[in-house]
Amino acid sequence: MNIAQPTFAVTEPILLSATALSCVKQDRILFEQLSLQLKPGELLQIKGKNGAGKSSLLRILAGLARPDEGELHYLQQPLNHFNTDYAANLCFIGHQSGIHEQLTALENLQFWRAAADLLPTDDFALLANLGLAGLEDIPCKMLSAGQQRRVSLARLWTTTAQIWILDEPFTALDQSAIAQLQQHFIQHLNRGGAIILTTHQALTLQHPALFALEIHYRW
Ligand SMILES: Nc1ncnc2c1ncn2[C@@H]1O[C@H](COP(=O)(O)OP(=O)(O)OP(=O)(O)O)[C@@H](O)[C@H]1O
Repeated sequence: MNIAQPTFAVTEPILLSATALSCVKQDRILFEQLSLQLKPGELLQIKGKNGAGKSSLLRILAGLARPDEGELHYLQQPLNHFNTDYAANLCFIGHQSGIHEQLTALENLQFWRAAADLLPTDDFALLANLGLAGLEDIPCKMLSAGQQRRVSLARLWTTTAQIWILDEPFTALDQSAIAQLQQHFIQHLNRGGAIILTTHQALTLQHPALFALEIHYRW
C-alpha cells in the first residue's frame, strides 16, 4: 500500500505527560498517583486485568474524560480544556469500533475524512489492502466483527495524527491482520509517531522503544 505517510518532527522531547492522575468509579479508586510520559517514537502498552481501569485511563489521556486528580500536558501546555491542537494531532480509536453500521466502508472513510484531517488515499486500494475487497459498498452492519474492526482501523492508514491512542485494537482480528497492524505500528514509530494502547494479547512486534505500564486491580 503506497500512501505517502507524514514524518513527524521530533524536536519536542515529550509529546504527552500525565502527572499524579487518579480516577474513581463507583467509589472504587481505579488508580492514583499515576504518571507517565510519551515521546516521539515510543509505544506505551497499558496493562491490567479486566476492570483495572485501562479504558478509563485512555479516555482521560485522550481528553474525553477528566481525571479526579492530576494534570495532563500536551507539548508542555496544560490540557485543562479542549485543545484543538491536541485533538488535531490525536487519533483515538476506542473499544467500540466507532464505525457507522448503516454506512458502507467507503462512506465511513468519507465521513472520517470530512471530520478530520485525513490523507487523500485511494480508498478502494486501502480497503483491499485491509482484506476488504468486494465489501466496500455494503452497510458495515453486514460485515463480520473482524471486518468491522478492519474498517475502523483503516483510519490509521490515512490519519495525519502523531499520537495514536488505541483501546484493544486487536480485538476480533485474525493473525494476519494483527501482524499487518503491528507492522504499521512500527512504521508509525519510525516516522516519529507515538502510540498508547491496551491489549490483552502479547505484543510480538520488535522495536527498541516499547514500554509497559500496569494498572493493578484494586478493590
Ligand atoms: N462510565 C462509568 N460509570 C461507572 N463506572 C464505570 C464507568 N466506566 C467504567 N466504569 C467502571 O470502572 C472500572 C474500570 O473500567 P475500565 O473499562 O476502565 O476497565 P478496563 O481495565 O479497560 O477493563 P477491560 O480489560 O475489561 O476492558 C470498571 O469496574 C467499570 O465498571
